[in-house]
Amino acid sequence: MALLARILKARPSPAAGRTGLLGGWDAGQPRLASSGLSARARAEDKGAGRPGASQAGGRAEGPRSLAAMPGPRTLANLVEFFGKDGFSRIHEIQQKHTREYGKIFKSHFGPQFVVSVADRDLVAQVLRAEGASPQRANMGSWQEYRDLRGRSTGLISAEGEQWLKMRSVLRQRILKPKDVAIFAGEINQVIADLIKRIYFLKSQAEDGDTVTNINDLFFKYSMEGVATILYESRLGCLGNSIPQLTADYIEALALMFCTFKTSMYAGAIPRWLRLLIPKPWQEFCRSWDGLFEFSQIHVDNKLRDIRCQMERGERVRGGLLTYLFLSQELTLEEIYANMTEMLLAGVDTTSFTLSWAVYLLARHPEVQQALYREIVRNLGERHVPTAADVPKVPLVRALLKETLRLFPVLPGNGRVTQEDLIVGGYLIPRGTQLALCHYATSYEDENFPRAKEFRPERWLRQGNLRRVDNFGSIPFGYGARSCIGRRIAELEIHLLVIQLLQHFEIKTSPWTKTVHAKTHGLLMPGEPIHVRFVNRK
Ligand code: HEM
Repeated sequence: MALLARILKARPSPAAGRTGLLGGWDAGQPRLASSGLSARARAEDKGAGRPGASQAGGRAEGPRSLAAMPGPRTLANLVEFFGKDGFSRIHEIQQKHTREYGKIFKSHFGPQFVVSVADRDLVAQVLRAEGASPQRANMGSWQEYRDLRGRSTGLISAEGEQWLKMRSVLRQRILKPKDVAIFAGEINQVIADLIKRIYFLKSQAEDGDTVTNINDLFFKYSMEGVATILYESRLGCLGNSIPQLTADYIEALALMFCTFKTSMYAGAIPRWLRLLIPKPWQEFCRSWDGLFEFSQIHVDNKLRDIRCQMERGERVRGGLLTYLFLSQELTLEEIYANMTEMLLAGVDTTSFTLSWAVYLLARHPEVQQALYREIVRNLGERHVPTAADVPKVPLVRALLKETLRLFPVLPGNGRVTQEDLIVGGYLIPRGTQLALCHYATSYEDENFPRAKEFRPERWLRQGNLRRVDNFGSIPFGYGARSCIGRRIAELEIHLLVIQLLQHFEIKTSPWTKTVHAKTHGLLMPGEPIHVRFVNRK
């Protein structure tokens, strides 16, 4: 292996600017290195051929400096993002820049400096070499909000020891498939409500089948599903009227994403300028207030229930939240923060993926038919699946992988280098923000033959061959800092797809348009998707 060399130790950590929900490729405010130089200045200052650096990509003359790295000009980039609304096309710009500048290139966003890596093997090398507590992005504005309100960081925003502690507590309960299998019963109850809701919506439709805006339907399902696991209680999202508290939360969540751009500007705007341009920062704080408040109410409700049970001398049993209370490994503030950040991370991600999966099934009846046949053959027409049933229908898993390859919710992920690295022949100084361009690598034919085509079967194991792994598509990230909710999301999606197909044949309707992806914080369907759910019997 070894495109990657560890060179210098124990240097102060500068970091690039604030980034999006989980890092990646946004504009923001740089943190200055203790040297007083920005990561960009430090990065470009460093000359080629640092003594002791190991060779990258077999080049004999030693690593090149970042000054030699190609990339779009700062002004062109600013015009692209701020003038031409590039923030809603981050995925396309990733591909465009990869075509124009190659698989590793640099970009400047004003003071911020980002090195983008759009090569499957280089991404693999960066991620495989990372240390015990990787840093995804500079979460400066998230931290600032938490300091302002006396709140704790959660798993997304925490770093170093604090992150390690919380990760090691949470990973014991939700990281492995067997840990989350116990939630299948609760998820199936939410699915039963969703299916009821679909029958209701169909009954309201002119043609008796079309459900308009499945995006909204799956948003409610995902919110109900993940909250059932996190708070051990139901929210009522799938009823005819949504409880006010939940409606308020949805508004705060929408604000977080709708004001995504402005909240990015909030990070990009120096503090002193907030007096003149206060709105972005105010909205950023307002949406966090709403998200924290919602979580706190649900956490407190559960805590009250548990106290009552204890007072009555009953044995307390429960899920994740109960475990967190009883084990006392996290403080109450840390529990609030983690519940808030996990809910934030677990709703839109799952719901966008479901919308795309159902859209793709409607557009590809032959795939849907194969999937349905496999379900009926291996599970039956009406058997309510458990987690143990999922491996019996490998095409369902393949569908999810292929959906996330074509529409990775996070089109790019991020890492801040914790050591000087040599990547693709360039010396990348410690503290540089890397953007790992999953969207671009997912659409490379050399990584996935006929990459533009929807072909779930590409993910099936052939005979005894080993697992089909591919760093070209890692929608849940990789390694110590990978998505901790992955198994929850998979369970919610696998169980739902099986039951949807047991009940309905999903078809396009005259209203089903070609839907394009748009990056709005996350990669999402650019418009509402309408499909027909035709009863199987
Ligand atoms: C289809 C659904 C989902 C996708 C595609 C997704 C994707 C991701 C990605 C790409 C990351 C960054 C990983 C990395 O940096 O290597 C991440 C992190 C994270 N995700 Fe997910 N996610 C999904 C669902 C969920 C759910 C349901 C939850 C919570 C129940 C969740 C909670 C988190 C958290 C807390 C982190 C931060 C982990 C850390 O920094 O230690 N995600 N997710």
